[in-house]
Amino acid sequence: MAQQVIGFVGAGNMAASLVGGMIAKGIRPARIWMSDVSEQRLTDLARQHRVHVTARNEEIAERCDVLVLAVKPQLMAEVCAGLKAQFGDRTPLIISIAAGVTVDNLRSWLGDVPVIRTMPNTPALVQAGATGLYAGAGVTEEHRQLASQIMASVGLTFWFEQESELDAVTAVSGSGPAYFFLLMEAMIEAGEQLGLSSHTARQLVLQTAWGAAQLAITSEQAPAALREQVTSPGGTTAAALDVFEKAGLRKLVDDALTAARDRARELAK
Ligand SMILES: NC(=O)C1=CN([C@@H]2O[C@H](COP(=O)(O)OP(=O)(O)OC[C@H]3O[C@@H](n4cnc5c(N)ncnc54)[C@H](O)[C@@H]3O)[C@@H](O)[C@H]2O)C=CC1
Ligand SMILES: O=C(O)[C@@H]1CCC=N1
Repeated sequence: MAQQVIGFVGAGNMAASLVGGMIAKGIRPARIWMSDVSEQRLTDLARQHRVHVTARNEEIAERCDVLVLAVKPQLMAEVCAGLKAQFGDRTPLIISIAAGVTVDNLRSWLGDVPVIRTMPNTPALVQAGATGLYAGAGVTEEHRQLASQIMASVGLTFWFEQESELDAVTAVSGSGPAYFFLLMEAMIEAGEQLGLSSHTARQLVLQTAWGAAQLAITSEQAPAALREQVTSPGGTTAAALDVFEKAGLRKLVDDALTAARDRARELAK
């Protein structure tokens, strides 16, 4: 990744997950800048990761070769206006991680700069992220490699040819960790209701989630086959799965992901 200086505009949850993962992977903190409106947030991140911080987004635009835009989609237009003024003759690579915000949106706010739209997820913090990427106009092979290297340092990367596919990626893997966390929460609560201590319920649920994911990733068999191997005919798993199926879990999941995809589309407007 040569020695490009990488700046994050917006130092919230997702930016911090990316930076934590990048540093753990060996990218020098001295090459990373972060800006935010929250001084406290910046102080905490500087202490934790030893990165450079600034309360001025403009400083990121002045200093960095790659700008990772990591503010909320609703703030992006305003933030981009402030950045554009600092570019001068330079054309830094822009990597957006914002849900819904399109390459056309970004180029209308930033001018004729190379833009790569991405959708990472918070497991980036532990190098177990999944990131979808889409290259807009003016993006060179070198830019693609740079974005790939940044995102690959925190997990798997997937390039897409159609920008609209990133809205589906947002619904599946961008928001996806929250769905699994919700299921973990519900299983821990149910375990407590069944008489387990809260500590034990939590440990059992987390180890089971981790074990199931590891098994599914390393096995050549599909999740459906792995599920069947747990399910003895007339047994306990069948009793539980019957409750899920009768309550329409599959349709619920389909509806939920469609709602996330539709929300991503709305955010572009
Ligand atoms: N949280 C997640 O799991 C994921 C989030 N994203 C995207 O990442 C972006 C950020 O989301 P989160 O990190 O979840 O939000 P967040 O609210 O944790 O972070 C946003 C940060 O931007 C800062 N900020 C607000 N106004 C600013 C300004 N004018 N200049 C600089 N910084 C400013 C806030 O103080 C905050 O620290 C969003 O666009 C979201 O769509 C993408 C993938 C996953
Ligand atoms: O909830 C959101 O809008 C962001 C995008 C994907 C995950 N978090």
